[in-house]
Parts: sequence; structure tokens; C-alpha cells
Amino acid sequence: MPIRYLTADAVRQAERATGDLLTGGALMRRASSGVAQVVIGELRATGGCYGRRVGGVIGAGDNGGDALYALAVLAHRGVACTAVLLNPDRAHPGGLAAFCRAGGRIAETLPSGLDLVIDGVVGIGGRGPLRSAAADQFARLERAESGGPAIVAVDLPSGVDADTGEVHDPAVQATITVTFGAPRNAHLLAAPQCGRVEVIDIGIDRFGPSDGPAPRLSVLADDDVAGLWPVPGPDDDKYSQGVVGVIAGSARYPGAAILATGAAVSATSGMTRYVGTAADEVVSHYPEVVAARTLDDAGRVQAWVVGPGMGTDDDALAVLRTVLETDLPVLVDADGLTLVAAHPELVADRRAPTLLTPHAGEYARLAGDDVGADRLQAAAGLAAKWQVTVLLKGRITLVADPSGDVLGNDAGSSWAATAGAGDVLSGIAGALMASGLTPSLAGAAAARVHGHAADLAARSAPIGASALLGAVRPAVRAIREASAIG
Ligand SMILES: NC(=O)C1=CN([C@@H]2O[C@H](COP(=O)(O)OP(=O)(O)OC[C@H]3O[C@@H](n4cnc5c(N)ncnc54)[C@H](O)[C@@H]3O)[C@@H](O)[C@H]2O)[C@@H](O)CC1
Ligand SMILES: [K+]
Repeated sequence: MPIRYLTADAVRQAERATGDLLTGGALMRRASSGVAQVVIGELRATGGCYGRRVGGVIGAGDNGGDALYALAVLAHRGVACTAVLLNPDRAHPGGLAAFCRAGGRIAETLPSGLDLVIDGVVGIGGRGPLRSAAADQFARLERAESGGPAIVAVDLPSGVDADTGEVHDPAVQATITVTFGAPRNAHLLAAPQCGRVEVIDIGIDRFGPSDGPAPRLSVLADDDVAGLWPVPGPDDDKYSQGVVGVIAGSARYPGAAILATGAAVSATSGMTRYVGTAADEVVSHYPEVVAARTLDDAGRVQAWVVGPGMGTDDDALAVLRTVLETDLPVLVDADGLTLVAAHPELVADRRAPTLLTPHAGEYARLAGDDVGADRLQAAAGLAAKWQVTVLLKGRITLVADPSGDVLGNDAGSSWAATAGAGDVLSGIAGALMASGLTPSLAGAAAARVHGHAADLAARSAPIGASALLGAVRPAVRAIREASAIG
């Protein structure tokens, strides 16, 4: 089942719905003991709890309360705990009392030699960058990678916007982020800033309001992707699984054609057609592709991929127009997007499923504005305006449909940031659309496999798009085999 990511408002609504649990303090007790358990796990993994040294940077709200109660639990376990209170008069009274009773020490600055630091500055109530008093405390620490203390953020790394994931400057870089009930948007949108994210069950509804305001962000679980992936059934033949047509590249620049077509061939067992002047090059790489030089000779398809390396001249525009005038699902990428930016009427009135797959530069051409700090709103806004599905590329891929639902995917690494990787993504997503998946599911499932393929191919060394393409099948296999479906 897809994992729902919540805005700060949706979290507060879910907390309020628990009634007595919220007002009686049970939620905070559960949250803080969850933080303490994660910290204990970290200390045990690196030598045990007793006699270790943990610090906390404590803000004026309930986030600081969580951290103080967690430090109290740790102090009872024999951990030497020090708290820096950023606003001593407004520190959470119950948390501060528990901390002091447990033998915790209050200091002006974090001492040196700490094993771990808890960031309890702000959580979902935070606005803007880390203020200087807090920033000074974190600036004193050596980075965790260089032997400094691990940083465990309570709920969110402070300085990161809960809803947009904007990483303000300065902001805390967390090793681990411990959150409660359900992940917040920022845990996906600012995933690299959060480190490992642990979600503690505190008894709130983890799905949030299904009819909440757009954009509503979810992430497919690996099992979802495995379950969606088309595999041939007993009655299937080469046509019944969906035929995808790829219009890409040229005789002079065949690379995009080969990569996009090869990705479509690798992603599903349905048939792949190619249309364009790179037909000979494509067939010499993939003999199973049925290639034609013109659309008239192409034959029937269930979905089109159009754009990578096709050029932006009048001929390309005519082909794009013809494809978009059909009632078939169409994925538009690269040069196709440049043409759409100049001719929005090509997609604006389209009723058939349409997926646009811009990177940030292409997005700016399409939307007439930069993506900006709020990528979620940027993708959802364009999807709503043009009533198409928009897949905004990046380390975190966002696939926004016109209704305001957004599927996100964290590639987990940036190895796929290489020339031609986008052509591979188009081929995978187009093949999935031809099999009958919606643009949104096709885009999100393709992004998951694409990111996984990049990791498998790279194994810590840089890759080009050919290596990425070669790992598409192993990535599909790994995801299917790891799930109950495989
Ligand atoms: N409501 C509940 O029952 C629960 C809340 N929980 C915790 O409570 C947090 C939310 O608590 P609050 O609503 O009190 O809000 P926060 O504690 O997140 O932040 C609010 C406080 O931070 C200050 N502030 C805002 N931006 C700042 C900045 N950039 N730099 C420094 N200070 C800043 C505000 O003036 C205010 O005093 C959650 O993130 C979570 O950690 C958990 O205990 C779970 C249960
Ligand atoms: K925090």
C-alpha cells in the first residue's frame, strides 16, 4: 500500500483526532520514548549506553519537550546527558522537570566529546532557517562522517520546512530523523537532509485526511511497484501486453533513440516499435524492435513516447502534433517538451492520458517560471493548470496528476544524474503506459526501477546511461523477487 506523507496541518489534525491521547500527554510520552529507543539502539551499536555522552539542543515548543523527555529516559539508563536550552523561560515545563529529576545537566553550550546530539530545536512548528543561537551549537560539532557525533533529529531536522522540504540555510543535517505516526512531506522532499528516517507508531491515523488540500503526497512501496509490474499471463501474446511506440533520436544522433527504445524493450515483454531516422541503428542494437522511418508506416501502438533527441524543427513539430491528436496515452520528453512549451495548445485540450517528464530547465520553459523551493507545488500546479500528469525529474522524482495527488520517489543516490538517463526513464515509463498503467503509476514505478538500476549499475563508481539501461532488468527482478509477488 502506498505510504502517505503528511503536511504539518494534516499531522496536527490526526493528533487532535486522538482526543485524550493528545491532551493527556500520551502522544508526547510515546513520541519521546520512541526517540529514546532509537538513540539507545545507536549507542548500543557503537559500544553500549552506560557512560556514553549525549547532548540536546532544546527549543521552546513541544519538539523540545520530546527531546527533554527522551534525554530523561537516557539519563535513567546511565547516559550522561547535557541540554542547551535556547529559551530557558519557555522550555517545556514537564520535559524540563523530568530531565532535571533524572540527573540531566543544563549548560550554555554543548560540551566536546559527545557521542550523539539530539536536535529538539523545532519540529512541525518551525519556520525559516535555524536561528543563530541554535546554529552556533551545531556549527561547533564535527560532522558525523568525520568522526563527530551522530545527530538525531526529533520529527524534522530543524531549518527544514515540513511541507515543502525547503532546506533553509542554516539547517540541521541529521544522521537519523525520528518521526511520529506518519512521515511528513519533508522526509521525502528533503530526504538527504534527514538521513535515515524512523517512523514511530504513536497511535495516530497514519493515512491522514484522504480529501485534504492538494498537493497530497504518497510514495509507492516496493510491493506496490512489484504488484504493478506487467508480466505475461497464460493467454498473453506480443500484442496483448501493450505495444509502445518510441519516436526519438535521428540518424545523426541515434543515442537517445537507442537508449529510450532499449529501455522500453527491457522494461516489459510487450512489443516495442520505433519511428524515426535512426531505425537502422536501433534495430542493430535491438533486433526485436519493429522499426519504421515515418509515422504512416509505424503500425498500431497502445502508447507513444515522443521527444528524446527528435529535434525541434517543423518536421518534429508535425510528428508531435499528429501523435498528440490521437486518443492514445502519450509521454512527452526532452525536445518534445521544448515544442510543447512553445505550443501549449498541443496538450492543453488533450483528453487522453498525457505524461510530461521535465527536468528543472524544461519545467521552467513549460511553466514560464523556475521550479523554486517548493517542488511539490511546482509539479502539482503545472499538472492542474494543463490537466496533464507532470513527472518532475531529480534525485526526488515527483509525479503529479491533475487531481492534486502526487507520487514521489527518492532515488536514494544521484548516480543517475548522467547524460541519457532521462531517455532511459522515458522508455521504461512509456512501456508501462502501453501496458495500461496510468501516467502517474507508470511514472512513479519507472522512477523507482530507474533509481534502483542506477544503484545496481554504479556500486560506488560512476556510470553512463548504457550501464544504467543494462541494469533495468536486474532492478525489476530485484524488486519483484524481494516482494511477496516475485
Ligand atoms: N502535539 C502533540 O501532541 C505532539 C507533538 N509532538 C511534537 O511537537 C512538535 C510540534 O510542537 P510545537 O507545535 O510546539 O512546535 P515546535 O516545537 O516544532 O516549534 C514551535 C516553537 O519554535 C519556535 N520557532 C519557530 N521557528 C523557529 C526557528 N526557525 N528557530 C527557532 N525557533 C523557532 C516558535 O516560536 C515556537 O516556540 C512536533 O514536531 C513533535 O516533535 C510530539 O510530541 C507528538 C505529539
Ligand atoms: K527537530
